[in-house]
Amino acid sequence: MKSILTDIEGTTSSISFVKDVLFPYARRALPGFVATRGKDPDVRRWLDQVAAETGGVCQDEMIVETLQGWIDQDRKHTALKALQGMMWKDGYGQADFTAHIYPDAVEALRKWHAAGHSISVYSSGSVPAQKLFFGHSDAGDLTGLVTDWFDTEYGGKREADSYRRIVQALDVPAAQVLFLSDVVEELDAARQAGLDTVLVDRRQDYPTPRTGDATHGHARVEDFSAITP
Ligand SMILES: CSCCC(=O)C(=O)COP(=O)(O)O
Ligand SMILES: [Mg+2]
Repeated sequence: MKSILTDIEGTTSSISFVKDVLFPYARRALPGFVATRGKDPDVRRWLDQVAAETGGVCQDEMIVETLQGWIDQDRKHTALKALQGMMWKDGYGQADFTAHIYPDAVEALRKWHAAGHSISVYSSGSVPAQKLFFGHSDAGDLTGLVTDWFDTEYGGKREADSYRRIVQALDVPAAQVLFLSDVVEELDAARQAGLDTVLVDRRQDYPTPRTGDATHGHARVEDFSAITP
């Protein structure tokens, strides 16, 4: 029985929701968030990490500007991702938005869960952000479908060792895990670690189909209905 490991942005959910709703929300919220929560140790530890890594950026205003720049560049930095998750908590809590999830993904995840497949998530978004995302999705609370959550604390998504660590945590043979992603470099890394892979190539997110050499030899589908784990 295959274990499913899925990416979020571009795979279960649209890239546009993340780029056009979540990221701008966090960008706008950052100055007020740092001003009001900056002394909270759970927040401070990440701000201090940003300051240390950017050498000389020590005033909170400068840290905010650095983080806003990282949002604009779509940096997958663990500190940024942790802070974004904390800010999105308010947005979900106030019902400012719900998280986009493709209906075909909801249907497949429900079907696979009912059939006994274990389902895990691996995203650059922090684990708390992933839980908020699935907990406040367009289709309601889907957290009950997911047994394990992995973020960049396990390593970058384009590094084979990250998948080796995840498989160890799942305690199943690598070949028993099916990784779903919209990014071929992530699939390459997962395949290198021995996982089975599927490229999710959605027209809404990628107007030009990625076929032939562009798939890097990974199985390719246009939505979850075509996946048979
Ligand atoms: C689950 S939080 C929102 C997504 C996010 O911040 C992100 O960077 C998405 O990266 P992914 O690895 O899911 O493509
Ligand atoms: Mg993705």
